[in-house]
Amino acid sequence: MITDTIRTENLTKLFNNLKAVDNLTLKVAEGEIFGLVGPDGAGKTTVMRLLTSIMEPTSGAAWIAGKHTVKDAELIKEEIGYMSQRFGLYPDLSVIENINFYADIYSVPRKGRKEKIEELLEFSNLTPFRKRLAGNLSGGMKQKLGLACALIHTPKVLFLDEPTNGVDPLSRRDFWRILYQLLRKKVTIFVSTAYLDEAERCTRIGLIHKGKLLSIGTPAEVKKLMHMSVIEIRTSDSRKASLLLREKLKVDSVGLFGDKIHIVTKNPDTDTKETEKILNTAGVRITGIRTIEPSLEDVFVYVLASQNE
Ligand SMILES: Nc1ncnc2c1ncn2[C@@H]1O[C@H](COP(=O)(O)OP(=O)(O)OP(=O)(O)O)[C@@H](O)[C@H]1O
Repeated sequence: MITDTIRTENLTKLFNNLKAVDNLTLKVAEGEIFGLVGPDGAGKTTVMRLLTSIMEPTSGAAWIAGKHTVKDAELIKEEIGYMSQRFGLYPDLSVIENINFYADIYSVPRKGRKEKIEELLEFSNLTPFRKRLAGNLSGGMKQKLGLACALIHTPKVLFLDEPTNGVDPLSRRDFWRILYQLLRKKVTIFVSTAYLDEAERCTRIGLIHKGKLLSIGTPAEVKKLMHMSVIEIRTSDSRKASLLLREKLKVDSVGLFGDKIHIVTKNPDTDTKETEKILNTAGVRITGIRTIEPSLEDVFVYVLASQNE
């Protein structure tokens, strides 16, 4: 029988009256990289804590590799690696000493440990820095060391809570290249992120807001769920133009992305004409206008805006 590596059923966590996680039901299959995507305070960390048996749910249940997160909590700890947002690295210990420290915590047998550490150093491109103190590593290298530590006991499921938060784009790309290598080894990855370019790299994503799962599917499926088009406009004054369009155009959302304005609409033809009229009348020069496929960012701005109404 094939069991889902991660399964939750109506998982709910209350903090007093606040529903941090609200009836979450989802499945993640072996070898998937599932992204939990949402803004700050959406409930991502709480979901991670529930799935890693650190916290018990108020109601509902979750299973990791068929094991119940409350009843089988001890067994689950052997199956998973967890890199939390405040993953503890010891700044006064070297790279290799940090990994060894986690090997002790996870009771990794002495026999074969050296080889495992070498493999992880190689895998995370940290071999040349093995003797460097963790406190002297760059942000991106610290994250990679955190990942190596979380992998020392060869877990089947890896939980990563916003692993690349505040890390530069090049290091983020490097980090994701490492995650893909793990997928090839059949590790299942559950990652939370607020970066939408990272969400695009997941096999499936779940959009979470105020503890609720708003949509779930491949990034392409989630984009299609919107059933909307996006008009992209470039103008001589994007701030003025976006304010004007927000005021005068009756559409679902007007967003500013750098120097481009994105209008989410069901009627791209009519709204393109209307946009041209509004901006021409106000003396704002249009340098480009076209209808494009919505990006994940468009979907997010749209879905979150409609939730806050
Ligand atoms: N131990 C706690 N006690 C009370 N409230 C909590 C606790 N942990 C989280 N919360 C609240 O639950 C909600 C969800 O928080 P959570 O940390 O899970 O969100 P998040 O999506 O991970 O956000 P962030 O990325 O900012 O950590 C927030 O409103 C938060 O204030």
